[in-house]
Amino acid sequence: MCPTLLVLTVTDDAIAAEGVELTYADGTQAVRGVDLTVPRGEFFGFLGPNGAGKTTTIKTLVTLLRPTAGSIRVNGFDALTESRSVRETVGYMAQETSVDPELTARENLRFACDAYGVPRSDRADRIDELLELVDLADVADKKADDFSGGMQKRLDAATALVHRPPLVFLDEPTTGLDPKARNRLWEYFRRINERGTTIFLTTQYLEEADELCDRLAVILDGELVSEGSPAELKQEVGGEILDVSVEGDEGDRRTAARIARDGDIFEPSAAVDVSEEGITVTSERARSKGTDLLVALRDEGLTVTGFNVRAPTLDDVFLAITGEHVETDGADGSDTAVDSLAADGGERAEGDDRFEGGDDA
Ligand SMILES: Nc1ncnc2c1ncn2[C@@H]1O[C@H](COP(=O)(O)OP(=O)(O)OP(=O)(O)O)[C@@H](O)[C@H]1O
Repeated sequence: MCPTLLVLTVTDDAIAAEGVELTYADGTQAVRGVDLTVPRGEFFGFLGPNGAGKTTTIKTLVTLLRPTAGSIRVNGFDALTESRSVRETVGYMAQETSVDPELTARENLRFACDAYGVPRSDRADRIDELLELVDLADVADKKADDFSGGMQKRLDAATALVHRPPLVFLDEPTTGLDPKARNRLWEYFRRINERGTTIFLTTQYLEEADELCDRLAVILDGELVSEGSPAELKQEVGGEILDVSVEGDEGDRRTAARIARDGDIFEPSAAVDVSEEGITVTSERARSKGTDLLVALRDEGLTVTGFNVRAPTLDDVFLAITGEHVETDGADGSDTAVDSLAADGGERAEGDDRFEGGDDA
C-alpha cells in the first residue's frame, strides 16, 4: 500500500466540499455555493454546459485556485491549510495535455516521477507498470510527438498516476478522440477505478458518463442543479421519449410542436421540444397516446416520416435540466483536437491557474 494511504482516515470521503464559491478577479462568479461529497472508490461524473464552472470547481479541489468562500476536504486534508498533502494525494489530468512531445513516453513518466517526488528505487517498476496499463509498453522509447492524440491522452493519464494517488481528476479526458481511442481510455479508467482509485470525471460525452459513472452531478451557472445515479437522473425526466419526424421546414415542426402541446393529448407537465427532424415529446403517456398525436398531426395536414418511443438517455436529462443539448466540439473523430487543447492551454495561461493557495504550499 502507498505510504500516503496509511495516513488517511478510513471514514473520510475522498471529497467533502461545502458552500464552495469562486469569483475571478474580473468579477465572474464561476462557482456559487457548491456542496459535493464523493465517497472513496466512487466513479463520479461532473457534467454541465460549456462555461458552467466544471474546470473552476476542479481547480479549487486540487488547490490550483483558492475558493472565495467555503470549505474543502480532499482525502481528509483541508484544501486551504494542507494543500501540499492534497496535491500529494491527487492526480490531475487537465484539459490541456501535459505531455512533452520532445520526450519519449518513458521520459515523460520519469519527469512526472521527479515532479511528484516518487522514490528513485520505485521509479523503473512504476513506469513499466503504467506503460503496460495504458498499452504503451511497445512504444515506450518513442518520442510522444509521433503519437496519435489517443496515445498522447493515455500517456497524459499515466503521468497523473505515477505517485499512485487514491483520487484522480480527469477533465474532459477523451475530448476529440475517435470512438476506438475513447473506448480504450474507458477500459483504462475502469481498470484504475477497480483497483480502488476514486475518479472525478468531467466529460462532454453523455454516453461516457452513462457508461462509466456510479453517480453524477450537473452544474449550471456555477450551481449544482441535479445529482444522482444515471438511472435516477433518467427517471427524473418523467416518462418516455417520443421522437416524431415531420416533413417540411421549421414552420411545420413548430406547428407540430403546438399541436402536441395544445391538443389535450399529453399531461400538462409533458415537455415538447422542436428537434432537427421534427419534435420530441417527453411524457408518461408517450407510448399510449403516440398514435393520437399522429392522427392530430395528419388532420392538420402534416406528413409524419418517422416515429419512435424510447427510454430517456442522459442527453434528454441534460436537455431537461439545462435547456440545451451538450455541445461536443472536436468530436469528429479526428485526433487533431489535441492541437486545439494546446491552444486552449495558451488562452488559460493568464494568471489564475498558478498554484496560489495553501499555507503549507
Ligand atoms: N481565468 C478566468 N478569469 C475570469 N473568468 C474565467 C476564467 N476562467 C474561467 N472563467 C469563467 O468562469 C466561468 C466558468 O468557467 P469554467 O472553465 O470553469 O467552465 P467549464 O464548465 O469548465 O467550461 P468548459 O467545459 O468550457 O471548460 C465561465 O464563465 C468562464 O468564462
